[in-house]
Parts: sequence; C-alpha cells; structure tokens
Amino acid sequence: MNSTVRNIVLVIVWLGLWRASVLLEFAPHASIWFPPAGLSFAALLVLGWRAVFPIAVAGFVSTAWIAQIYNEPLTVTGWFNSSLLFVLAHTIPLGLGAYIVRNEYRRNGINGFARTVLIFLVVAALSAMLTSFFGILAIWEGGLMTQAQPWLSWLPWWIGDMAGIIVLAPVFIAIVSWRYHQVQLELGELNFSLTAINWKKFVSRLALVLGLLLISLTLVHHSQRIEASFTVFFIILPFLWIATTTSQLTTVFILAIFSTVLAFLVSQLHVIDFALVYQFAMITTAGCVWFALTIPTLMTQNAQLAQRVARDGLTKAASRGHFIQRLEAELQRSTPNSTCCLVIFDFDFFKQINDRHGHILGDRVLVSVTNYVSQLLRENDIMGRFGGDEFMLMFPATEFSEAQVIAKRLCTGISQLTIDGLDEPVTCSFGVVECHPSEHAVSAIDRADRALLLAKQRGRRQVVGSAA
Ligand SMILES: Nc1nc2c(ncn2[C@@H]2O[C@H](COP(=O)(O)OP(=O)(O)OP(=O)(O)O)[C@@H](O)[C@H]2O)c(=O)[nH]1
Repeated sequence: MNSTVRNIVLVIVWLGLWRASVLLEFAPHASIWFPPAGLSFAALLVLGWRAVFPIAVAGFVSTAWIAQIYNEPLTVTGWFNSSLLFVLAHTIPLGLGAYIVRNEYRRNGINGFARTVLIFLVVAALSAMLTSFFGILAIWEGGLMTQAQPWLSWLPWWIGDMAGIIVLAPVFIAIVSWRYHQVQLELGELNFSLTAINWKKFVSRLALVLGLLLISLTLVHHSQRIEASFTVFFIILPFLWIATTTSQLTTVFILAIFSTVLAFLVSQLHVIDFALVYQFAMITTAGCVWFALTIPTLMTQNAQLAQRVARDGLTKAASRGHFIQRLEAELQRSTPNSTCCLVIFDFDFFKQINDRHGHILGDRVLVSVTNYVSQLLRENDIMGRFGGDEFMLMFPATEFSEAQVIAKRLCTGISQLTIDGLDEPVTCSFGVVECHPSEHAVSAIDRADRALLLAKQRGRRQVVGSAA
C-alpha cells in the first residue's frame, strides 16, 4: 500500500474508533474500552516510527473535536499545547511498549510464546497507565477537565486503554499483517491468515459467548445488583475452550467482537454503574485467552518434536530409538506360533559412492533405495535407520522362510534400480533372523548384525539368514 494512502486510512480509522469510544463513555473521558489505544499499539508494533505521524494527526484532530463535544472553548495555543502533550503521552509509552513486545517476539520466536504473552500483558498495563496519566494531564492542561476530574478519570481511562490494547491490538496486528507479508512471516506459526478460520466454528462459538453475555447483562439490568454483574466472569470458561480448540485468528476475532458488543450493551442497557466490573472482566478474559493460546501452539510443537524424534529426517525411515521401541513391543506380543523376523541391510561400498560422486548424490541414493524398499513393505512392516548406510526392517507375524524370500527380492530389486547421476548399480547385503518369542530387541539386532557381517564377508550383494 502506498504510504500516503496508508497514513490517510490510519487517521480515518483511528478517528472513527475514537468517536465510537467517546459515544460509549461512562465517565468523563473514559469508556469501557478505548480501541484507538489498541490500533496505535498495533500500528507502532508493525510500522514502527512510521506510524507516529498519522497517529499525531489523529491526536490533533481529536483534541479539537473533544473541545467541541464537551462544548469547551479552546484557544489555538491551548489546542496546540494540549494536542502536542496528548500525542506525546499517547505515542511515547505505546511506542516503547510496542518496541519491547516486538523485540521479545523476535528473540523468543514461537518457542517462547508464553513469555511474549506475559511481556505483552505487563507492557499493556504499564503503557496504558502512562498514556492515561499523561493524557489526562494534557486534557487538564488544555482546560478541558475540571479540577476534581483528573483523579476520578484516571483509573477508568487506564483500564479502558489497557482493555483496548489487550483485546484489540491483536486483531489490528492480524489485519495489518494481511497487507504486510513480512509481518505474516514474522508471526511464524501464529497463523493469522483468513484461511485459518473455520467459519462454522467461528459463528457457533461467537453465538455462545454473546448469548452468555446477554444473559449476564439482562440479570444486571433487572436486578441492578453488583453481584449479578460478576456473572460475566464465568464467560472466561467458554473462552478458554475456544482458545484451545480453534485457530488463533478465530479466537482473536471472537474476543474483539465480544468486547465491542459488551461495551455497546453496557451503555445501552443502563448498567453503566457496573462499568468497572465489565472492564476488569474484559481484561481478565483477554489475559486468560492469551495464555490459553499458548496451549495449541505447545501441542503443535510437541507433535512436531515427537515426529522429528520418531523419523529420520533424510529417508523418513523410523529413527533407531523408535524402531527399537516398536520391535520390543512386537517381541513382547509374539508367541511361539507367531513371531517376527528382523532384517538388517547395509549398502555395499557406499563410501566409494560418496567419494566418487559426492555426498549429495550419496544422499539421493539412500533416499531412492529406501523409497523403493518402503513401497514393497506391507502395512505392518516397519523400516528403521540403524545409522549411516545401515537400515533395519521388522516383519511382524512372519515366518523365517518368508522373510528370506522378501529380503532376496529386495536384494535383487535394489541392484536393478536406476538412479539419476549414477552409472553403476547400487547393491546391499542383508542379514535375516527369526526372533525368539520374548527375546530382547538388542539380542535380535545383534544376531541380525552378525548375519549381515557374514553376508559382507561372503562377497556382499546377498542374503544370509539365521533361524531362531
Ligand atoms: N551421503 C551420505 N553418506 C552417509 C550418510 N551416513 C553415512 N554415510 C557414509 O556412508 C559410508 C559408510 O561407509 P562404510 O561404513 O565404511 O562402509 P561401505 O563403504 O558401505 O563399505 P561396506 O559396508 O563394507 O560395504 C561412510 O562414508 C559415511 O560417511 C548419509 O546420511 N549420507
């Protein structure tokens, strides 16, 4: 997007959000949540210092606008000083906060997501505290606030800004990241792309939390009791469920819509006396949701790690540890009538292939041969990489003679393979054993390895078997 258009869009959206929050004010200069704080935080986080100018323009316009809304006369100097103070109060703490969060995410990546979330929440609280403090000072300086008001407004303003940042900044980051490919890249495994949304889940989960919110607000509206307003905290539970069962983007959008509807209904249903309860509920819910979002991320990482540990990266054969684990389980299950066979095969003169043609071609040979072998395996057979150019095969519930036939077929088949860049045939030697029921895996591997050694000693490219 062209930078002028981007700046104009940012100013218009900022002022639109600002006007919406002024409409929902429950105390002078304080609304349930303050969306412009979330937008400023997201813009400063994504665009850095380039966001300062459009935010400053919006700040100057909003100060003049507020004087008009509150019907307060304002001199040009008063407007300028007050606007400048507001802009500094708004951009410096939020800019610093965004800078800290951005660096934290870059340093920790997705692995340290829980730590980034914690820093984000602390930064949101502190920068909102400073923005609101200096913001009130700026408005007071401009004579737009009476003597007694500053202290009355500070807490709701602070909490409102904090809610704006915690609840809405992520949604704005997501929206901006659609226009800036680099941001999407930096978000890494945090999937903020629209395709990550399952719309059916989105609508049903949103309906659930909005339904519960309506029940809570109706209770408060009719009873006008503070006890009833605390029912809103129960909505944290469905939110935890949403955060752990849907995509991050779905959760972020549901949270943003929930908070907007909450802010709107609190002013419309005349339950404004309990506004602080709702502000804290909004912040607590958002905080819990952010931590809950780390759970699916951790689960995905765990699954990826488990896969990485169980598979050899090059050939996709089972890793040595995983293969031995499976072999042990199979040996425990086997009976004298149904036992398994183990095959170890090793490439012949593989060092020469590497030395003559290089390791890249050597790798290709390993991949081609193991692909060929895995195509010929049955569903329950497993191939594992023992290490280097040595591989193992487990044939569950297979007779020794049958295993030998398969090994011979593989031995011949491999020697007939054509591999790009290699003019000589690749051959392998095989050791085959029938495992004893309840034999230890290491002992079966040792016997198969000795059979393989014999095959090598007898001239390679052959199968040597050793029955139980
Ligand atoms: N390209 C490639 N080479 C590997 C890999 N792992 C092990 N090797 C090489 O495989 C070769 C194995 O050589 P040796 O164990 O000496 O055996 P050999 O040359 O196959 O000879 P024999 O087994 O006696 O027939 C070594 O040169 C290793 O560096 C790998 O992942 N990729």
